[in-house]
Amino acid sequence: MPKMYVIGNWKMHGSKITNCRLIEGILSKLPILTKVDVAICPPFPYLQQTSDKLFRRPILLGAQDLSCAKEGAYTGEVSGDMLRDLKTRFVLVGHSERRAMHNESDQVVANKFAAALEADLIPVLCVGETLEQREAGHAEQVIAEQVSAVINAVGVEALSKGIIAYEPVWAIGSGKTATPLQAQHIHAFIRGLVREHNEAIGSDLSILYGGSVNADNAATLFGQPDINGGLIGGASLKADSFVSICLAANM
Ligand SMILES: O=C[C@H](O)COP(=O)(O)O
Repeated sequence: MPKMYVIGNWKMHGSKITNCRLIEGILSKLPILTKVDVAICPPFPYLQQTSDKLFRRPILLGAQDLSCAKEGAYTGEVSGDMLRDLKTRFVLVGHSERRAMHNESDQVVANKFAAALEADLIPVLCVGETLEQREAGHAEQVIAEQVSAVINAVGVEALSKGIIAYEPVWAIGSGKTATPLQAQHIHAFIRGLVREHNEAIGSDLSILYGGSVNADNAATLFGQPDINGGLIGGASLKADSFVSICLAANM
């Protein structure tokens, strides 16, 4: 049975003062959840602050990216070992904003997935199609290529140590959430693809949905059989909405 997760991706938002308020707000409102693991991914400069504030609290720490390399002359890069050093547990790889703005190819994303596992982090592999690709009828093909690149690079056993997040690019930050049926269709497609490699791994893999999830639509999305929680952007920046989404995943 796939595990449920709610992961907040703060993207490039926050400051020491606002992070402090947000984390304290979430911690004060979030009850102990039995069915879902919750994590937040602040920007790199605030990982230490967030790590300190989450120490022995029921929210895990994530990061938004990592380097393919382990160590060396890579100016501006952050390694998986450095993230682990700060008690990070999850790391996003292949978010569409990085694929688009930093030209991250499927191969680079696969290398980052491998680097995350090597550092004992849980990679959250983000996949999803653009509106143009969807309208051209290529959504499944694009997603199959993104998932297969990782399976080909690391193997399906290694994929099972991570999480997949389906984020249709057209739904990110747009307020246009995929309908529960649209999301479920792609989630079932991804699960089927992984099942072709290994039935048990496909059945157990957690597949999160991301793209304009909010307190109002979370429960319906998470109620779909192949949606195992969410990767939350804008709604993770407000304690009330983030906590409501976590509660919806715990139902
Ligand atoms: O990583 C999070 C996703 O990009 C979703 O962002 P959003 O909830 O603001 O649409």
